[in-house]
Formats: sequence, C-alpha cells, structure tokens
Amino acid sequence: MAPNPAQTRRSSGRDLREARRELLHRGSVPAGLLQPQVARSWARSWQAGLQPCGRMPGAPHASGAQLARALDEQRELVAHAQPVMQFLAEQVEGSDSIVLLAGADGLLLQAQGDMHFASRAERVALRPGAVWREQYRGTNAIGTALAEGQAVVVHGAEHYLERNAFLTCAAAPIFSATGSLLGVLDVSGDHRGFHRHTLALVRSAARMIEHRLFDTRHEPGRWGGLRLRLHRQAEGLGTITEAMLALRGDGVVAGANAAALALLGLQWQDIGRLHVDDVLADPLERLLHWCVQSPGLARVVHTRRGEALWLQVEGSRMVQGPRPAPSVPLEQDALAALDTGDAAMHSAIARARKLLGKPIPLLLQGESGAGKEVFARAMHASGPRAAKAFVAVNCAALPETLIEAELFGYERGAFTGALREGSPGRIREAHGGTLFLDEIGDMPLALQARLLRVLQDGQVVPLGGGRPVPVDFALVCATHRDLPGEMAAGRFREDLFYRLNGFALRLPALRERSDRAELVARELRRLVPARTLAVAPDLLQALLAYRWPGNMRQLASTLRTACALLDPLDEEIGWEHLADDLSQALRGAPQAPREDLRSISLAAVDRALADSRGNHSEAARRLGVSRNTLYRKLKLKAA
Ligand SMILES: Nc1ncnc2c1ncn2[C@@H]1O[C@H](COP(=O)(O)OP(=O)(O)OP(=O)(O)O)[C@@H](O)[C@H]1O
Repeated sequence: MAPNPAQTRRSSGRDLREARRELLHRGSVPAGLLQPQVARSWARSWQAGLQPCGRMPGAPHASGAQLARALDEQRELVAHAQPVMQFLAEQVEGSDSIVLLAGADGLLLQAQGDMHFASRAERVALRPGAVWREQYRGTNAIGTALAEGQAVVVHGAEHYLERNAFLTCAAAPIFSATGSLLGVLDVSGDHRGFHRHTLALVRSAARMIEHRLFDTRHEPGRWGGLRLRLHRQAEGLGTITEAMLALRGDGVVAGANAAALALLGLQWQDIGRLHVDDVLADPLERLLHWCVQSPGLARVVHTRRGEALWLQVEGSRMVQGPRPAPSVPLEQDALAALDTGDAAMHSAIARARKLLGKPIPLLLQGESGAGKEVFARAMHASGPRAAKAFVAVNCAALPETLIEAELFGYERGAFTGALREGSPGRIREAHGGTLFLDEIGDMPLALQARLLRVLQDGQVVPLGGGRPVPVDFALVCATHRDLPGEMAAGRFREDLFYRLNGFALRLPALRERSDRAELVARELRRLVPARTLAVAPDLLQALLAYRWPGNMRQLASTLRTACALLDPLDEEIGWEHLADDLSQALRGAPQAPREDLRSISLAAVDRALADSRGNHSEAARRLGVSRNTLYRKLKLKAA
C-alpha cells in the first residue's frame, strides 16, 4: 500500500521556521521542508493573498438562521455523523480536543467534546457557523482535507496562520456513494496533545459515516435496485471494512464506497457508467436470481480479474418483479427524464420510445456534446433490454487495428500483445443488450465491411479464426458527420448506411432548444442538491443567449465549475464564478435566434403531428385548433 502522506514524518520546528522565512522573503514555498500536502496548501494560502502573521483576514461566519438552514439542508449527513462523533469524542476524552463536522463548503456544522478546550477553540472561531476553507484561514486540517480530497494532519506551526499554531488537527473527508464530497470530520486539540493514532481514528470514523449513509440510502424498499456487500473473507461482510455497491435495475453501478473502489480497482468516474457485468464474472441475472431466492445469503463470486470474493446481495421487490412492458412508459423512466420541455426533444423521445424493443437500428445525429450517448443510454435503460449490458464503443478514439480486436474479439494468441485467453469483443459483450457505436462516420472502410457482415449474418467471427458466435443486440449508432456526404466521397459504405439507418433521429443543438432555462435549473439541482441556487439575472440571460458550441457537455462543465467556485454562503451564481474566456465569450455572445412566436407555434405543430403519427385531424385536436388552422400553419411552415 502506498504510504499515506499524512502519516509520513512531520517537519521539525526549525524546518517550519525556515520555510516560513523563505515564504515571506521569496513568496514561494521551499521544497523539502514541508510535507507535500502542507507545502501545496501553503502555496494555495499564499496565492489566496493571506498573510501568515498579523491580523486575521475577514472570513465569513453564518448567522444563526443561515446555520440552521445549512443544518436542515444537510440533515442526513448530520444525523448519521452525530453518533459517530459522540463515539469519537469518547475516544479522545481527556486529551483537550473537540470533534467537528464541516460541510463540503467548509462551514462548521457541529462540535462535540471537551468544553474546556472548546472555549479556547472559540477564540480562533473553531465553532459552528465559522467557515474553515483554506482561502479564509490558510492551511488547516478541515480546509486542506477539502481542497485535497484526502485525510490530513495539520500540526502546530504547519498551520499557515500563526494564530492557529496552538492547534493540532486531523481531518478526513466524507464522500457520497457517487464520489461527491459531502463534508469533513475533524478532531482538533491542543498541539501538545498530538497523538499519531488520531488520524487513523478520524479516518475510520469518516468511513463509518459513509457506511451508514450508503446503507440507509440503498435500503431495499427505499432504493429501487440491488445492494451488494463484498469482502475477501466471509467474516468481513457486515463490518465497516466491507465493500458496497449499489446497482440500478439495469445493472449499472450507481454507487460505491471507498472500499469497493479499492477492492474492485474502480474509480469514481466509473460510477454511473460501468455495468456490473464489467466488474463481476457472475452476470446480473444470477445476482437477481440470488436476490429473490435467498437474499442476504453469503456466496462466492468472481471478479472480472479472477479474484474470488464473498458476496451478499439484497434488493427491493421492484427489482425482483417482472419488468414493466416497454409499451407502458413509466412516469419517470430515463427517457422521460430527458424531456425537459423542448418540442424537438419531446418529439425525438416520443419517436424513440416507439422503437424500444423493435429490431430497428437507430441512427442518432447531432452536434458533438448534444447528448447522443446520454440519449442512447436512456433508451437502453427504458427498454426491455435494460437488464443486459449497454456497450459503448467510440469508433474515432481507437486506431484501426485496435477497434477491430475491441469490436470483434479475438482467439487466443491472435496477435502480439493479445490477452492469452483471447477476448470476446465488445459486440459479444452487448449480446442481449445494446451496442452503441459512437462516431460511426469515423469507422475505417475495412471494418465497415466486417460490421456489415455481423449485422447481416447475426453472428460474429473473432479475429484469428474460430467459430462464428450468434449475437443479438439492439444497435444505436451516432455521428456528427454528414453520412450521405461521406458516402458521396467514398468514405462510407452505402450498404452499411442503409443497414444502420433503420430510423434516423436528430437531436437538437443546445442553442436550438427552448428548454435551456430548465436545463440550467435541473443541472444546478443535480450538482448541488442541498442548496437552492439562483443565477444572477443578467448572467442567466447571457447563458440562454449564448451559442454553446460544445452543447450540453459545455453547459454541464460550465455549471460544474461555477458551483465549485461558489463560496459557502453564496446563494447566487454570478459572473465571478465563470472562467474569464467564457465570460468574455458570453458578454460578446452573438445572440442565438430568438424564440419567436412563429417558431414556437411551428414547433408545437411538429410535436402534435409526431404524437399523432401524422394524422392531421388528431393533431388539430391535440392542438385545440381546427383542421383548417392546422393546414394554414403547415403552409406557413413550407413557405
Ligand atoms: N440531458 C442532459 N442533462 C444534463 N447533462 C447532459 C444531458 N445530456 C448530455 N449531458 C452532458 O453532456 C455530456 C456529453 O453528452 P454525450 O456524451 O451524450 O454527448 P454526445 O452527443 O454523444 O457527444 P459526442 O458526439 O462528442 O460523443 C455528458 O457527459 C453530460 O455531462
């Protein structure tokens, strides 16, 4: 295991004095005198314009009402943290220390422990309501753990502000099941009482909170999917060292704890993307079967890497029951969730829904970042193949030789560098599920011929020979290229085009969508569920008028950055939360075509016609207008 930076040797008093002198003289942190985490934090504190000595710079402090609101918004975290904090306070009793809980914004929410020390801590505002982000208070365990996303000890004069040098603090971040930082748990005390074991204690306590949060959030009945507990030993199941995974009904890994990431070699980015079949050799159907047959029974499973693990699986009735027929749309299935009020999107979703479960290949067109993959995933999750794999292959991202092996698989020893046991290939992995071929327009001609054969024959022949294997999958392809143009230029096979293009759907570019305000609001709710954020009115206007060349991808990343830059008590996103280049682009933004009455009414006509399968009487009825009015509008449209 890699040594934890927080546990390596602490700097001596001389090192720290020397480092501080250098910082004040040269304005940079000297190498080698400080622990790496502390050195990085000193550099950030200096860059934030903080002076190590002298008067304390201004730092925000929540009013009673603001603190009460923060406690209410984060009540789940606070409720689960409380008993753990009490346990921790008992462990450090008599050591002149207090236990603190801070939110992800550095706002201290709760304190427990030694009242005598608490009154000393009050003098440096180490109490609920104060904000301990690094930018206000320099290097400190809470702020530094938040900035680094790691457990950290900040001892004595390692604190950037000299006034905090009487403290020794150990803090560990608390993560949600999807990897977002929920807060920090901290033990702060008099620096003379420093104990090497405090950090390990705080880290275990943070794991306990994560474990409790995970467990209750994914309780069968409350969570509609499966909850998996995994451990190398049967006795480890049910303890806080167990790995936990939450699976959606379609098998996508929707949540994990840190132990699961370590045990299964996953990363936070994999959550929401990986299917359990990519992780475990035992397929989803088997897990579902066990869940019904003997929930909670410990069994042995194998990971894709071949390791044997003990597993307990539990799930709600919803997962165990038969899936609803695809023709009965659920109120809020994944496709419905994409319908945020734009007419073109609504019509695309309505038409896509009719294709679910039918053997018609779909060709998704739209600009880069418009959400084609998100749309394809939503179709998969809303259709009858949801329990099987969704396999996405980006044809532009791999060199020709690799795509061939990646897609069609290979026999053992087929080429140098191949896995000894061979590989089934992505097409076979999609068997029963959905194969999503992104950037299909970039597929090399030779592979187009092979793909065509697979689609015609319904079987795949692995590289290096071997017997053909029958495959059955729903096919969704996406491209932002003009395929007819590519065909005319001889870069795309016509016969393949007609095979792929069972039905073409074009997703609108973001600038064409009339639901941009709703998309902004939804994304903010998703990013910061605990707070109600507003956007400054002039900024909102600029966001809505901007052309968004990167579409949803660019909008989502802009809002993510803005939320990261918010101060803890901010309730509004303003220009200061945007990167300079985007601010500039927004201020000089050429306006997107305004949503005028004519285009709104024509979009409504399109939508009504799509919903009524082109039946004019039905469409007129849906619109609440006469057939003559509808014909007039259609004439206007054609003009
Ligand atoms: N409806 C949506 N709501 C919120 N975010 C979305 C939505 N659709 C897409 N996004 C965001 O945009 C990003 C890009 O989406 P996606 O990969 O589906 O686009 P794409 O059209 O397939 O892009 P490319 O052509 O470049 O592969 C996603 O990672 C997601 O963050």
